Amino acid sequence: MAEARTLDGAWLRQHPLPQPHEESDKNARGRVLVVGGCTMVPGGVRLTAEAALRAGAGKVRIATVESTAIMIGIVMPEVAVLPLAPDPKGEIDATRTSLELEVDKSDCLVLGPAMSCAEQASALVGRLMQAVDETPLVLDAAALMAICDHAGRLRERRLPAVLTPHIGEIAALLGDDADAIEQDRAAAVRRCAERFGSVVVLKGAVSLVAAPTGELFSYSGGNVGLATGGSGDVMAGIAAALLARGAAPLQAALWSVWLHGEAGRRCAEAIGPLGYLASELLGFIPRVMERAA
Ligand SMILES: NC(=O)C1=CN([C@@H]2O[C@H](COP(=O)(O)OP(=O)(O)OC[C@H]3O[C@@H](n4cnc5c(N)ncnc54)[C@H](OP(=O)(O)O)[C@@H]3O)[C@@H](O)[C@H]2O)[C@@H](O)CC1
Ligand SMILES: Nc1ncnc2c1ncn2[C@@H]1O[C@H](COP(=O)(O)OP(=O)(O)O)[C@@H](O)[C@H]1O
Repeated sequence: MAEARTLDGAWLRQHPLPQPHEESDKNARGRVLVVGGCTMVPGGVRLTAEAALRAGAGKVRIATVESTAIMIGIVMPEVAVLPLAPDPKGEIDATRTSLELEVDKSDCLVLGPAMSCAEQASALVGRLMQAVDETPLVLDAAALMAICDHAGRLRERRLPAVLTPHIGEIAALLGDDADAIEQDRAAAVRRCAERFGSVVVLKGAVSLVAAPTGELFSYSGGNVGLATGGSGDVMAGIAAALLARGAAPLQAALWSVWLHGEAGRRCAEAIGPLGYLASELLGFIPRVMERAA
């Protein structure tokens, strides 16, 4: 099996991100729809949404549980919120809303951040999978646990989706044991990319990114401070913004891994190597992105 290529500045420079025209309005700069959250983790979608804005998306909307949507709209005046009717468990009810209409008005959908209920994630994924054939897609957290039955549909997509599992999530996706996967992470991420016809980012101290074509990259430029609650939500938002701006799926995945890691390095320098918050990554994204462009 071929070695992983190290993700470095040379690759990034050879694959520059699409830039908006100076005349672009907010719609032309890319519209992201974040679907996620739950009553126990109401703020995770805010991290994803703000990361998308910081990574250059022009317009971001959040669809989340009704009971927390208003609060998020107040603390985050830059986004529109779509309250989704609650079910008795206080999670998103996939059966009573018109999410498909919102998907039609989006250049990228990110599904799953900060969702905790597998049943609800499964219902939403089942429903939205019909609506997102053409829409760039990032699947994260609970949404990943819900796609095992949709591998065929994901493989048929014209544009591969981007999946962002950590070790536990990829174990669930492959129906394998996390310890066994640790023995050969490269083989696992490649198998996952092939099975789901998607670009897969296996997150960790060394992140591995595999494309369905078999390409494999590794990145180890972050730091352990990134192992903190909400950090993955930030990366999912960056990837979504880059897709909405017109980046190809593998390009968006690799740039998001790198921008997230670089923002972590800036946080470590400015705040300290341990104890910076996922939300503190956000403010560094624009400058890191500018320097890399
Ligand atoms: N909870 C919070 O404080 C915050 C959560 N937020 C957001 O909520 C979402 C869920 O995050 P989370 O932290 O609730 O679940 P997470 O650990 O991803 O587990 C998911 C599954 O993976 C499994 N699994 C995990 N690691 C494993 C391993 N090494 N080896 C094997 N298995 C492993 C794990 O198994 P378990 O540990 O339950 O046995 C479980 O089944 C996410 O978007 C996050 O950013 C933030 O927005 C704010 C703060
Ligand atoms: N030891 C580490 N060194 C560098 N980066 C790490 C380390 N541990 C985790 N990360 C990165 O931090 C992020 C954690 O994401 P995730 O596990 O989804 O967290 P959460 O679910 O809390 O958002 C990933 O991008 C991962 O690559």
